[in-house]
Amino acid sequence: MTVQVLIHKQFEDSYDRLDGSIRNRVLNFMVRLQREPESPGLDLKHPQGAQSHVRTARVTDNYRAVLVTSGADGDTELLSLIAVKKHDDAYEFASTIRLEVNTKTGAAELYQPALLQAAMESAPTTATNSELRFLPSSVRQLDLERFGIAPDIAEKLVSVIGEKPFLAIAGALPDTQGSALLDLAFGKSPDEVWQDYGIDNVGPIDVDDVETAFQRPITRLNFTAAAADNEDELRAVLEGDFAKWRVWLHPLQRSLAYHDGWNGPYRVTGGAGTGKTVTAIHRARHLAEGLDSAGPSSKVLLTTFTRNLVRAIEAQLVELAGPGILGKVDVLNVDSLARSIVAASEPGRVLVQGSTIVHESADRVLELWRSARQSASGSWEPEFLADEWSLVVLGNAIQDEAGYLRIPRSGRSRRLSRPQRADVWVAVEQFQRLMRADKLITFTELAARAAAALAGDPLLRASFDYRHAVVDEAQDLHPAHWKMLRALIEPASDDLFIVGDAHQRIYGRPTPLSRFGIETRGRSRRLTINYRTSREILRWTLGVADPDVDDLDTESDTLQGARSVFGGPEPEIISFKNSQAESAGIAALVKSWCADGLRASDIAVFAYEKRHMTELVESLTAEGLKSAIVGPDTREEKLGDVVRVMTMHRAKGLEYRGVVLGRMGAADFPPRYVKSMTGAAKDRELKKLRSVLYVAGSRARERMAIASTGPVTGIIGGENAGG
Ligand SMILES: Nc1ncnc2c1ncn2[C@@H]1O[C@H](COP(=O)(O)OP(=O)(O)OP(=O)(O)O)[C@@H](O)[C@H]1O
Repeated sequence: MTVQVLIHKQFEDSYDRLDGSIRNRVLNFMVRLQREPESPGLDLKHPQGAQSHVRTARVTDNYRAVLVTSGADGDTELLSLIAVKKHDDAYEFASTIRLEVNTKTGAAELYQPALLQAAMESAPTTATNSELRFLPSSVRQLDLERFGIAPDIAEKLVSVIGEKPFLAIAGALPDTQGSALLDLAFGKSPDEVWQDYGIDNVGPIDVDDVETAFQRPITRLNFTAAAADNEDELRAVLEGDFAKWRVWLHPLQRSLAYHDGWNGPYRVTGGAGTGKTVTAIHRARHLAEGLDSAGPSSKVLLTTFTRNLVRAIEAQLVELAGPGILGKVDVLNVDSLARSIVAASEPGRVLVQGSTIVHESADRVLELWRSARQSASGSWEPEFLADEWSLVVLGNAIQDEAGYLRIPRSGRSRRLSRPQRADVWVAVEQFQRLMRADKLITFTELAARAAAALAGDPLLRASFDYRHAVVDEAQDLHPAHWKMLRALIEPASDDLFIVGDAHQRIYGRPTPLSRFGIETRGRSRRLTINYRTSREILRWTLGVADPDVDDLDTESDTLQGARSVFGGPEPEIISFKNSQAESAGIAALVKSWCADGLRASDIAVFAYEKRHMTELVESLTAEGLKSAIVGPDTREEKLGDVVRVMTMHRAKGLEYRGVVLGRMGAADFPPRYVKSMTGAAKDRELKKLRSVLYVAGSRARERMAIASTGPVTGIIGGENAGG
């Protein structure tokens, strides 16, 4: 008889609580269990009084493992590790757990009946002034029973009052029942949940047949193979920084990442922290594994907007799939990709080598627009011309006046007559001449050139040979990027997998994918479970998020149904008389968080404007805290154990246990340049500021503080704003 060791989802919590020396013994125990299951030293036995599936085994003289057996799969016995505890605690725990087969879904599930009973008994069912029934009225008892929740429990759940008692029951329910209940409570329809869990074709369910239940994919959402057969590999599985996301994907994340055969591009949206990047990384791995049939040199492109996130994503991909994966997946920033496509052609290489690449919002670029508009006869605002060039000309890869006169200017609010268009083109041409004379090229122009080069040269596309692209941070991509990606990846099944969140758009403009030949109708899903942020911080971020955003295509998106998987302290508001006192107050707070056990590297301080960075660092230094400013080229993950200080823009994609949003007083935020604006431009900028705040606040996992000089800015909404 051989043994396959599985790990139950809750095992990691018990492993994390063990000392280093015991952990080593646990790893050694797991290897022995796999290799020599009959060794008497393991002392594998059924403890008296426990359910028949339960076992304990010896890890050391003082520690025992608690396991469940699911019988044999052929001549292999499946043994699942549930916990490792001190000897007596292990026996006590072993007598409280039960393994059952769900009557409706067929999943093998673990739970502690006494805990469930206690949570049920203490949950109130009479509404008060402040607390109401937690489940939405649209969810009926039968909807809960459909997922195997027992009728008496379902009956109680539909009338439980208040969030805490409800979550206590959800947490004590057998595994898959608890998560299905939460999905329903936070707004998913029963059909959606059923589909997410992939429970089609369950077949007849025999509740005594645990062996068959363990073969069902739904069981493997909570019991997974250790996928390692020596101690080092096991340690990597259990102690890797990203262990949880590597192993325990939500069924919806899993079904998106591991699906085969979508008939075109797929789009995934979801608020901050809902595991979009994690899903994208799993997807890239899965697509890479299926590449063999696509030709010997075919690759997967995994691309993202923010330059300094690329290395971190690459490291996660390697952690998930091993270093060999980089032979099949290129992880690239979308602008670097544009640069290499342009440089792959002879004239392009000369252009790239001889030019400085700048952002289209750079001061020098605006200066050139001011000068270029003189050559037109109308009195065009430089900002209007800059947008027209970027969104219409580059966004449609237009090369000449005829092309510009023909193109429908979709998405532009101001109408232009034909003579007006011809006049704008005069300014555009002059601008382009001035840019060449200055040896400047913008990132967007580079992407547009890459798109045009690919469209005109099939061999260029073939030389890159990307069969699939996975696109992260899609909300910030420019139309020219989409044109380039569309031209780079030949339309085919599973060609593009796109993830993003328009609430976090802090660079681009709404860019409906379908306008760029990327049709995702009928192929899109929204992630709602927030794995990063506590419930309290999530509530705050939902208060500042812009409710009026797109779904990366032509419909609107929502954060409805967002839910976090854990709770913590409320965000704090700390206000001071002047900015020195505010800086000192922030430093004192950071110090107190360190005293509570957070490492310096677990903490970040953000402010909107660059000019505040140095003073924040100085105040941290005065408190004896080491810190570093994160700039555009900083490898953040390499900074070591220091407090991170950065602008809110720079915080995109990162996460910390504690976050301080500094300089949030009405005098500092919105910044002066926005206060001096008017009309539509100001509205647009304020919208962007909300997104920046949403991005910044949603970086916090457990603790958050909003620091201000004077009262907190009025732009912060949310229940907790203002104290
Ligand atoms: N299934 C999961 N189980 C546990 N943790 C997860 C899971 N999925 C994601 N996470 C964790 O949640 C956090 C957020 O994930 P990720 O960065 O993928 O979210 P995101 O949606 O891309 O966020 P953002 O849009 O804010 O950048 C990370 O710490 C990640 O490891």
